Amino acid sequence: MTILDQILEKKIEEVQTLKLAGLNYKSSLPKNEFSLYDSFKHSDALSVIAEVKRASPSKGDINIGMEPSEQAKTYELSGAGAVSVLTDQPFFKGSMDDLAAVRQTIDLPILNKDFIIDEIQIDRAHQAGANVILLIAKALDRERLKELYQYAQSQNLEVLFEVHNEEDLEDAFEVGAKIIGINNRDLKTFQVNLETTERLAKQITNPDTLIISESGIKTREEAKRVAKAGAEGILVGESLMLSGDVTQTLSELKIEVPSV
Ligand SMILES: O=P(O)(O)OC[C@@H](O)[C@@H](O)c1c[nH]c2ccccc12
Repeated sequence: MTILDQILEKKIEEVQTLKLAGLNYKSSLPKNEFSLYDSFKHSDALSVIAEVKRASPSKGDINIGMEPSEQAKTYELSGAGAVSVLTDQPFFKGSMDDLAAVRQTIDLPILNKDFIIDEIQIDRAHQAGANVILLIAKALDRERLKELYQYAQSQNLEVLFEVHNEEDLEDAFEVGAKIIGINNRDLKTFQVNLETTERLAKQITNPDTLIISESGIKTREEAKRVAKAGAEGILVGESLMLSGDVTQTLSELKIEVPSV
C-alpha cells in the first residue's frame, strides 16, 4: 500500500467523523474577493504560493512549533502571492485551526492543502476562509473529480488541480481545470524530479491555463528552470519553513518570467 493509499484511507474516516460532527468554522473576514488565478496571471514575476507546512511523511518534522499566522504574515510581507496551509493532521500535523488563524492575519488568496474526497471538506474550507482548494488527480476517478471541481466552483472557490503524469493531465483537461499544479514529487515514492514540470508543461497548450510547479524547489536556479518550462507560479514549502531568512529566500525565488 502506498503512502497516498494510506492517507486516503484515513481521509475516509475523517470525512465520516466530520459528517457526524458537523461543521463549525466561521470566518469573520470577507471571502472570495481574492483570485489566485487573476493575481498570478497579472504578475510579470514568477509568483510564489508559500506553504505553511509543519511536517510531512517524507521529511518528518520540518518546523513543528511555528505559529502559522506569524509564518503567513512573514510570507505576505515578503511578497508571496498566495499562502497554502496544509491542514491534514495524521500525516502533516496541520489543522483547520491553522487555516482559520491564517485567514485572520493576511489579505492574500489562501489554498487549503488537503486530500479532498468529499463535498463536506470543500464546505469546511470555505467556512474557514480558504479561496482555493486542492484536487489531486491520483486521489479520485474522473467522474468524482469532475463533481468536486464543479461543486467547488459553485461555492466560488478556485481549484488547484494537481497532476503528476500524462494520465492525470488528461483528467485535468476533461475536468476543464484552469489552474494546473504539476507536482514534481511522486506521491507514491516521494521522488522529486523537476523534469516532471518540463515534460508536462509542454503538453498544456491553452494559454489561459495557469501552470504552477509544485515541490522540491529550493534555489533560484530551480525556480528559473521551471519558469523557463512554462510555470507562472511555484508552490514552495520546505525550503521556506526551514529558512532562517524567509524574506531573502522568497526574493531569490521570485524571478522575472521569460517572455515566450
Ligand atoms: O515542501 P516542498 O517540497 O516545497 O513542497 C510543497 C508542496 O508542493 C507539497 O507540500 C505538496 C504538493 N502537493 C501536495 C499534496 C499533498 C500534500 C503536500 C503536497
